[in-house]
Amino acid sequence: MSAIPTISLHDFDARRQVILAELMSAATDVGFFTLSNHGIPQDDIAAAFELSRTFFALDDEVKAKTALNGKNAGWEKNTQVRPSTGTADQKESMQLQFARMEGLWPSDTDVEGFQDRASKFMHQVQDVEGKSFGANFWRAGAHADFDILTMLFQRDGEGGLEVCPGRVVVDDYGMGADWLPVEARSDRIVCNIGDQLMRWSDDRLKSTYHRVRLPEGDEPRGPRYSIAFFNQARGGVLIQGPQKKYPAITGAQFIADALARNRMQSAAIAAQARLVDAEKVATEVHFVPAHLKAAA
Ligand SMILES: O=C(O)CCC(=O)C(=O)O
Ligand SMILES: [Fe+2]
Repeated sequence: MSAIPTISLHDFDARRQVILAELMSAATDVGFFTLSNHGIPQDDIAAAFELSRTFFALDDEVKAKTALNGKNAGWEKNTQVRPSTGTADQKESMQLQFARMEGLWPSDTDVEGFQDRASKFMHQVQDVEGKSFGANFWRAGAHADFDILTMLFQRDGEGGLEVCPGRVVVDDYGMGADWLPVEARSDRIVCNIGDQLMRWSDDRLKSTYHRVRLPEGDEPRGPRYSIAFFNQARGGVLIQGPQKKYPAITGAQFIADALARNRMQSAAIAAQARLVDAEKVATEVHFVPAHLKAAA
């Protein structure tokens, strides 16, 4: 395989069967694909990136008012440790959800209309569905996503996302040697199958390892923004494939197990690499900031 397939959603109603066949083929062979003609206006995507830029430009103390709450919502910076590196990703993120966001929306004083603007874009997506660092630093270290389907928006030319096809079973940590670049284009939505859907399909649909590398050679050293929409199974839903290859598991238990496995693997690899601070970092990945501890 030499490229990530692109699937066009134009004339959706008339082409439903063709699109379905293309999606099945991409999801079983590669686990990654990009969507073109997806119907979200380019201006709305640009507006979402502008909102993102406005938020991340705030001082860390301001962003920390809505810090990660231990439930996958809120702001974090340099805290995500991947089992493949044992070192914190060099990035910050703002994780938004449709529910359970009490106290986690930036205020209108800090970013005018943040909640309305972000929610509008989340619904639109739902409607479709620096510096020189050492060798062990990644914008995002190699990992597979825990969810059903991830939909990722990138900006033109802000590359570095790479995919490694070839995972065999959902609990297999093996990675191949060949990494395929995913072109950074603002008019495409990058989609990848996550672990929940891999398990739900008895490993037929592939959740693949992917990573974001730092700029190399002559590539621009500026910031890279991306917006990821993680579709997870509802907490109470039972996940089991038609062939019953794996026992049934609830969506919530699947995520809890995946997070626990991630922490164990991160700590193990960090110990192995003798990165003295990394184990400490690994145990603090899902930190609860002091000001939210009382409420948690
Ligand atoms: O930064 C990116 O574009 C990808 C991040 C990613 O793979 C993730 O957060 O799961
Ligand atoms: Fe990911």
